[in-house]
Amino acid sequence: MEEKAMQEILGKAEVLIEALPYIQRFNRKIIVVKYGGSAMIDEELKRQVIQDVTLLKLVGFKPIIVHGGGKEISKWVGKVGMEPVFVNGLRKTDEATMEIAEMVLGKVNKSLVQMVEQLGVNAIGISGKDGGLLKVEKKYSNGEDIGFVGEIKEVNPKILYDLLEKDFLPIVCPIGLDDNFATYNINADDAACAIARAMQAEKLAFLTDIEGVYKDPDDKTSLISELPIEEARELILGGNIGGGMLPKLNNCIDAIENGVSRVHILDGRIAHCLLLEIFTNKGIGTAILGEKESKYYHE
Ligand SMILES: Nc1ncnc2c1ncn2[C@@H]1O[C@H](COP(=O)(O)OP(=O)(O)O)[C@@H](O)[C@H]1O
Ligand SMILES: CC(=O)N[C@@H](CCC(=O)OP(=O)(O)O)C(=O)O
Repeated sequence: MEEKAMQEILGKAEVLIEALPYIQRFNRKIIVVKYGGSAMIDEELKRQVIQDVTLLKLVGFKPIIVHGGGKEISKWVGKVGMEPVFVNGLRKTDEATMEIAEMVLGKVNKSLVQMVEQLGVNAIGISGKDGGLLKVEKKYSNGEDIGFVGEIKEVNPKILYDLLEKDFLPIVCPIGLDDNFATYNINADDAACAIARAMQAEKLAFLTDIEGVYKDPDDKTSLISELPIEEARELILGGNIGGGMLPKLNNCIDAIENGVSRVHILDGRIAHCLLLEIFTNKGIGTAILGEKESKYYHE
């Protein structure tokens, strides 16, 4: 064999060996992946995310996908001649919007199931309505009525444990029921965080549209690769975090404080970002660290 070809093959072996400690660490551990943003719109990125999660399943992890679909919902709201309205990052959800959101999220859910099935892994798509998974109460935004938006008050993860036990890959869309069994729209980050907490997941990864958390949102060189929660709180108080990153980072803090071991914000626009984060010792995006964790988490 030519020297160059030999080096190439050895390089591949090295990549697999580098993955070994991570495969051991996460064996049979629950990993919740929040999938949303641009990585959902671009078909090639979508295929790669699904490949990554399927691979995690096949090497012995227990991944759960919690997906959004905000951009797709807005597209369909527009198609019926309505205007999408957001209040502090949450969609104002009247009855008609709720109906569209549920239809669109259901369609997105089954398309993800289909893609996982195509790769030879059994997936089950459910919403928070199934098995009493997500119980909500009506959420207000600073006192403003924003319609059928749900605040999660209880998670019953039995259905997810049962699916994992039977070796299915669960795929969850963020819709829930209140005590009167009315349907509510839930922010997908909130749903992912609540599920990761309830199941004491080993890892919660948010795939989003940006590299990670910036110290200064206007300075693209200020990406933070490791962010202890106390510093995250300071950034929030200092007004450095805005838009959809604010609820996301609050969810990260909440997850770490409530028993999720590792929380990451990853750039869903990077091909195979999940695999790169989990299986290499470089680490990409922003890792949110608990108070006792080493600052040098990736070493
Ligand atoms: N300090 C910051 N670091 C990173 N992103 C920020 C920051 N402040 C505000 N943002 C905004 O938050 C957005 C991410 O939230 P969002 O668009 O809701 O993500 P998703 O749709 O994936 O849930 C970024 O695209 C960015 O515009
Ligand atoms: C209440 C609320 O805002 N619900 C979201 C649910 C989908 C979502 O969160 O999608 P992304 O993660 O892709 O943004 C919405 O209607 O857009």
